Amino acid sequence: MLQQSWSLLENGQKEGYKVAYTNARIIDPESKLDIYGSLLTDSKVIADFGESLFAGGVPSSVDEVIDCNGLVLMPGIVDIHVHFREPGQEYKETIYTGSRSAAAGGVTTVVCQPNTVPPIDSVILAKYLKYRAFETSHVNVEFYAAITKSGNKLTEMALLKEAGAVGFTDDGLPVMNAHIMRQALKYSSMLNVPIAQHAEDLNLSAGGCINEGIVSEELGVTGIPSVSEAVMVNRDILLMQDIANVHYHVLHVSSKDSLRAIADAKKRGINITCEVAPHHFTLTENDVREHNSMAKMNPPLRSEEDRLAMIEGLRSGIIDCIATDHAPHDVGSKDLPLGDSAFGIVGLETLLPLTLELYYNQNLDLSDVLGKLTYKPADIIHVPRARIRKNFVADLTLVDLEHSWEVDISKFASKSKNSPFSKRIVKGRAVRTVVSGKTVYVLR
Ligand SMILES: NC(=O)N[C@@H](CC(=O)O)C(=O)O
Ligand SMILES: [Zn+2]
Ligand SMILES: [Zn+2]
Repeated sequence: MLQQSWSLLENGQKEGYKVAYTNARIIDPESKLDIYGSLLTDSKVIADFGESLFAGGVPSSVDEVIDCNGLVLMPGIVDIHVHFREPGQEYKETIYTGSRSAAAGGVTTVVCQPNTVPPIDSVILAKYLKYRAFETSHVNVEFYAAITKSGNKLTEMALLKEAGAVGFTDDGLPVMNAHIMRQALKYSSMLNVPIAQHAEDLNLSAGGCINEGIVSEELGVTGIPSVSEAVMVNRDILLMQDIANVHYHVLHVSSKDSLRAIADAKKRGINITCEVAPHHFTLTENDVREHNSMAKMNPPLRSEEDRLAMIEGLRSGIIDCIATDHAPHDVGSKDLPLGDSAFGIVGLETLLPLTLELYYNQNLDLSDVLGKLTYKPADIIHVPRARIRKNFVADLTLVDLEHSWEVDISKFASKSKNSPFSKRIVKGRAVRTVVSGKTVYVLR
């Protein structure tokens, strides 16, 4: 029986604590490095790669030796879209439990979305979040601050960036007001941070609960047309195209029409990036028949054509990265009729195996796929992480690519268990997660 263990980041690593990782298959997606070798770290990577590193044996000055035989040593996974529900909805998740879930998934950095209760729309709340993260997190916590205060007034974006915000979003809701979105795009371009849009025209999606299509017809529920996402993406591309230095990021892209607009904008040199969640390249609206509200999220699971477009978008690079949209909900909010249940599913502890299915089953290049989880998301939020390179912070994930396992939601570290992947047989798992040289999770 495999045992999981965690340790908090806050007491950090004894200064200068040296760890040698030996016999590893080291993959650094950005440099396309893929070799068998060793690594020496303290809080940073001290010496990298090559059999020769410890040819003469591991020096006595090393405090710990981790034999990585048969395992892949990759940069720590960066998930730029999680909801940790603190402050205000701690019964669904906290930074403590969410960061345990992240560590168990091999994730070393998360970006928290600001739709907490109250939302992160002021400096005092941003500071509170950073304080709670310092006290209770197992992994690096970054955060987006809100773009608006309840949709109709811009937040103090410059002060919020100074307080640590890596970008701005009203996720959970779109910024419907085009004038406010245009202002936000202008300010963010001056602050050199992304605006991340939950792209949805609420006039088109009003009252919908799953994708408008054959299943919504069959179940007799109101649908969310995929055009509600693409209309907003197209509007925002028009708003941003004449703003210098702007960076607009599409959260949880789900429809082929959105991808077509994004591809065209990229071709025109517009600085638009996008992410896709694992459920949108793994499942479709048909899975709602079996999983009901466990397969309900916003944007909803779309058609097979949309799902295949997500896979091709990842293969072509139109989709920049993968992010979970980890959206924990308590049983009381989820175990309701489809129309009444909350939108959202957890994702941190299934992120890696579902992403690896792209390598195992869809023939995507392993290094490319791991890049969508590491340096690509890190670059979107401008944090200098997710490389295995000398002097880079030692955020590392050790992966057993051959480990087949059945998803058991009762074993999730997340406080919530709302996942449609329960009992799915998957392959690939994080067996050790390291943040700034300190092991925060081990699976033995
Ligand atoms: N994705 C979801 O279905 N729900 C998210 C909000 C969001 O990401 O839009 C949540 O906060 O629960
Ligand atoms: Zn959203
Ligand atoms: Zn979200």
